[in-house]
Amino acid sequence: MQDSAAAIPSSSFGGMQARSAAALNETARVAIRNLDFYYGANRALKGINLDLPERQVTGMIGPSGCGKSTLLRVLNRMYSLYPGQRATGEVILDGRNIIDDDMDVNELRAKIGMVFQKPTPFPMTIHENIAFGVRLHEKLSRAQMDERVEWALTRAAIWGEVKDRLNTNAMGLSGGQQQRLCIARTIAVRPEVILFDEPTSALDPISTLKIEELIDELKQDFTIAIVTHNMQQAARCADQVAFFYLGELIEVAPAAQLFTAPQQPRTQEYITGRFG
Ligand SMILES: Nc1ncnc2c1ncn2[C@@H]1O[C@H](COP(=O)(O)OP(=O)(O)OP(=O)(O)O)[C@@H](O)[C@H]1O
Repeated sequence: MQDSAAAIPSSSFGGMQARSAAALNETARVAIRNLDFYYGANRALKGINLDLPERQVTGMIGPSGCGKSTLLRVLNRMYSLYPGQRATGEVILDGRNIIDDDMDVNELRAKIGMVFQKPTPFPMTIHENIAFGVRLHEKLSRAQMDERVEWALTRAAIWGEVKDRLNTNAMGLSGGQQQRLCIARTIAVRPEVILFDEPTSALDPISTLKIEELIDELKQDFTIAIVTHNMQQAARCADQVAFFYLGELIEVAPAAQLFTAPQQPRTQEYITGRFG
């Protein structure tokens, strides 16, 4: 069931308390221009133009099937594995169009990390869960790796809970801890951008709150996009919110504006629960 934005108190706009609307015009870390995406003949994204402002959280909302997850899959080139799926247009990161064929996908994934809906730790130790991905991109000494592991787990607000059991299997952690471990794993390679695809939908309210607080912390260092079905979560976490419908970006605005004074009738209908 969709929750209605009408129920969101104005004090809930977490992202906007920290940053003014004007600040949203800061540098775009990722600039998406005229992006189309096709699953075979099905055009799932239509002419998307959207900036992900540096060190801010962009919330992506919209009814099921509107293309939110597809957009995240484009941003880290997940679709490249599937013949018949293709993107056209531009997604500019550090001056490069990342959907160009000659973009090195491994290099890209070190720059744009992804956290999935369901926590997906590897069936190995907590330490190895973090070290594994780092080793793919960097050669570190043992001491440097230990330092990196501690840094990532600390940034993901789970170090205190796991520091005495780094060599135990990560599958023994709770769901919420597993998700924070996955966030640590993503952070450990020091990406520029982190994509969250409904990161709390499998978690209880307390674990959800911890992840939301963590996202708020992480935006000091990373540019963040979060897909969520929970509009209150978007209001709490996001600086700007993008509303998608049937593969189109209908409206993007500072969170407080989008939820209280949307410019487009379809956004208004969606956030007041009249469809979706
Ligand atoms: N693997 C696929 N093959 C063909 N079509 C797909 C595939 N995955 C998604 N689609 C289609 O692309 C469109 C966008 O789907 P997408 O999963 O991006 O939506 P979404 O907004 O993330 O939905 P939800 O909120 O339910 O996760 C839908 O029409 C969907 O049916």
